[in-house]
Amino acid sequence: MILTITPNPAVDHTIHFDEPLEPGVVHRTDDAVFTAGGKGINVAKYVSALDVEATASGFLGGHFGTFVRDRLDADGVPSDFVNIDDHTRLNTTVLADDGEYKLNHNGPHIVDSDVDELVEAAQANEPDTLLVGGSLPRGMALESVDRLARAGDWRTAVDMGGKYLAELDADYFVCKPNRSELAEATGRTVETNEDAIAAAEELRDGQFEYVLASLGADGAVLVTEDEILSAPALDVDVVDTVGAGDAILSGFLAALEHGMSDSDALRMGILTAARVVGVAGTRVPHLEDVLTNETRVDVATVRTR
Ligand SMILES: O=P(O)(O)OC[C@@]1(O)O[C@H](CO)[C@@H](O)[C@@H]1O
Repeated sequence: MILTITPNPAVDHTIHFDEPLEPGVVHRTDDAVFTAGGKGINVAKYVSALDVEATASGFLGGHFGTFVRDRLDADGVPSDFVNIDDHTRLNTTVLADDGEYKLNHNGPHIVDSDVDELVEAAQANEPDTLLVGGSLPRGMALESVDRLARAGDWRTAVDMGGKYLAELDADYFVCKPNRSELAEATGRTVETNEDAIAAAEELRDGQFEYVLASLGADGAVLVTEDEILSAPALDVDVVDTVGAGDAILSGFLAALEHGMSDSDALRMGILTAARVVGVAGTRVPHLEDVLTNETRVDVATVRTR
């Protein structure tokens, strides 16, 4: 079972305009979607749709917290959140003619006893894999992530900003940086795929068993102890890219839970992301056939290590 921890969940509000945004203009539309979001919550939703048992945890408070909990219940995703006094945030994605704008609030304040409760909740769930995903709310120190990683007999995946990845201290199963997070975590310039591979290798050799780097339109790279694999992105119609990184990680984790190989896990990540970018916001697309999908993804061995 995968327990996902989202320290800073959000209601994801995705709103679409058929015109460019202009300052001083009131833009109006009927096209708005609200979903339960935050990186760990998205992974719980996507892996559940990929037939893997998952529970979503983290901190929730206020009306938006209630919305997130209710939406997960309605979608049949089990949850076990710690209630906090402050309010869960609302993050907005504006899809306009001139591009995709992502507006994230920093989120609530939490206190030390909230973290203690979260660690207890993780222990009570006894997962085999724990995933900590997304930013930290104010008042939660990075050491709390190491504490969660060390609090039980599970493997821990992290999907966090590059600065966080560089400072983590425990040993981790997998991290999923994007291009800018790789650069931030290693202090390297990451422009080409070769740069990304070099940075991912450096990061892996620090403390991660796998580094799964999501490279947007260039697909993804997986660095393991023995080899470096790469896979291109699929050529699909993109509604928005929100949740694409969470989807790559979800496909990867779900495949490993199903006993698949590293190469098939990378392929599943690419397939899942190709579906998620085709729906607005962090809605769960149709994923049932991804496990058996015949769609070709050319996973290549870049080299052995
Ligand atoms: O502010 P964070 O925690 O870094 O990211 C939060 C977030 O942007 O990430 C998800 C997509 O990956 C969204 O569901 C959510 O709004």
